Amino acid sequence: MTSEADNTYDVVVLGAGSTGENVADIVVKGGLSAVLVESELVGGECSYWACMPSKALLRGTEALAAARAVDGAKQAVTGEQDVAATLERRNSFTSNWDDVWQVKWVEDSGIGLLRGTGRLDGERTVVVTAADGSETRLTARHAVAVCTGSTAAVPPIDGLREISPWTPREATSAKQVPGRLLVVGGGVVGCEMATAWSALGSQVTLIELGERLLPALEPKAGEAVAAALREAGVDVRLGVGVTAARREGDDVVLVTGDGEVRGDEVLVAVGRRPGTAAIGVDTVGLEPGKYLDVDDSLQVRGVPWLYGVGDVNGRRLLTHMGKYQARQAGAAIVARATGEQVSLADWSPFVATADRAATPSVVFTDPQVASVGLTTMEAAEKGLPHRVVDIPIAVAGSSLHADGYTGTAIMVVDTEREVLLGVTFVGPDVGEMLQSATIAVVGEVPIARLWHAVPAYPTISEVWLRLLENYRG
Ligand SMILES: Cc1cc2nc3c(=O)[nH]c(=O)nc-3n(C[C@H](O)[C@H](O)[C@H](O)COP(=O)(O)OP(=O)(O)OC[C@H]3O[C@@H](n4cnc5c(N)ncnc54)[C@H](O)[C@@H]3O)c2cc1C
Ligand SMILES: NC(=O)c1ccc[n+]([C@@H]2O[C@H](COP(=O)([O-])OP(=O)(O)OC[C@H]3O[C@@H](n4cnc5c(N)ncnc54)[C@H](O)[C@@H]3O)[C@@H](O)[C@H]2O)c1
Repeated sequence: MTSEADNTYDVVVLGAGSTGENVADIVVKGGLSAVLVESELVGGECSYWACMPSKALLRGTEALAAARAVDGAKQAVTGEQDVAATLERRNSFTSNWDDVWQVKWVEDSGIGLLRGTGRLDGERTVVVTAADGSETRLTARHAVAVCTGSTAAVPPIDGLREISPWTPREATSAKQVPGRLLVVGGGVVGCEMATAWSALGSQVTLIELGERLLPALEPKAGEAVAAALREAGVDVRLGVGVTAARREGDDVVLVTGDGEVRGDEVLVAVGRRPGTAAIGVDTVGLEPGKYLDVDDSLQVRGVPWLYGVGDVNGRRLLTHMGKYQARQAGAAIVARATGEQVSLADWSPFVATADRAATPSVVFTDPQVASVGLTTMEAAEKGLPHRVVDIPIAVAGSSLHADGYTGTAIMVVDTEREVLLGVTFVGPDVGEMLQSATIAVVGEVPIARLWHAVPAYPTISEVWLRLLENYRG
């Protein structure tokens, strides 16, 4: 531990996930001292139980699908995916759940690290209980940044907790492929994990309460993913609730509105809970178990020395958005510590405006879903004057990319300002096209100027030209 003699630091960061690490890094680079408090692995959910292992599980399947979609290349694919090698590659991306490299990075960055479970204990104070029960009291001169993330939600279904279901942690770290996997929840985790484990040999049943998969995204995204999962042999059940769960011998049994289903494991992927239940927020007048209510500089409303950054504020539950918030909050903490003015105006260096206006995300299903900004539904809900262009991705670049390439491009345009509100691409490998859309949305590039952003031929990006032509009519 890099320490200050009296355990007083400029900034105390509670939780060393990807968000906390970035807050600490920014404030230290800004000339302040900082300590990270971590109860599990330095690096948090993304490195060990979320983004990295899940994408590593999916990548082999994607690569094989890409080769199989090109005549001439597909003839070279004569075998099946090596499951053991895939799991081993996944293990290497989590460093075998060892945080030694991230700890080294923390130390090399001049950030203090204290292992243990932290909780707030009144103004600018964090008490850390180590594994041996000893307590350390930390004081922050300027700010405490709470970056304790989120945990998997388990709905109050009769018997569900008792059967010890998989959460996303077990689904991303499993050492064996379950024969039959039941997945409850057809959101991002449910769709990605159904894709991954089905490709690795599980017989998967995916149960979604709503009428479509990926309900927060454009309807065509969920429809395309459901069709592809069914094509891959997944039993996709929509509009189905689970009322009870039990074990019978080696089987898990779910009682649903659509009859009983049996499996070897059940993954519950129905969303997240904020990491605020047991961190002493009540000692500073806040309610435990709720997302932290923050302003755009990530400062907790009513508690000026307290910041809530990353999943814990519920704004956008994505690694890259947590890290973006960390950069903005870190800049605001440094500025306030040095008496500089902090502008809360949209797009200032101290605020996370993109949380509201331009959040990019990629769902790594087959097809991928890449989206940024507002969906059609969100533009309508906000009452914004808008027009939607919704076209197939069918350009020279896409037909070269893969035989029989199918996909969709959707663009939501603000008709008053003639700028993009949001863009969604659905199709193989569209994730790598997303940054172009993100730049257009963040930059509020006028449609008239976008005409000059000529897509190279022959790439899938040519669909941009088709979108603009369609808009102009
Ligand atoms: C299966 C899955 C796949 C995902 N894939 C992606 C993806 O591909 N791309 C993407 O952008 N996002 C993805 N996400 C979301 C992403 O994982 C989260 O948004 C991100 O990890 C949040 O980072 P965080 O630092 O805010 O929180 P966390 O990573 O949860 O870190 C919080 C840290 O705080 C620590 N902590 C908590 N309480 C205490 C305490 N009292 N004392 C000390 N330490 C404490 C925890 O141990 C943890 O290390 C995925 C999520 C899941 C579940
Ligand atoms: N590729 C990525 O960027 C990525 C990958 C995974 C997770 N994430 C992040 O993690 C967050 C959490 O993911 P998630 O999938 O747990 O939550 P989610 O909110 O994306 O989806 C939860 C799904 O569960 C359904 N549901 C709720 N209760 C149910 C019930 N009782 N029975 C059946 N279905 C039920 C909901 O209708 C919804 O479709 C995501 O919102 C995303 O921000 C991102």
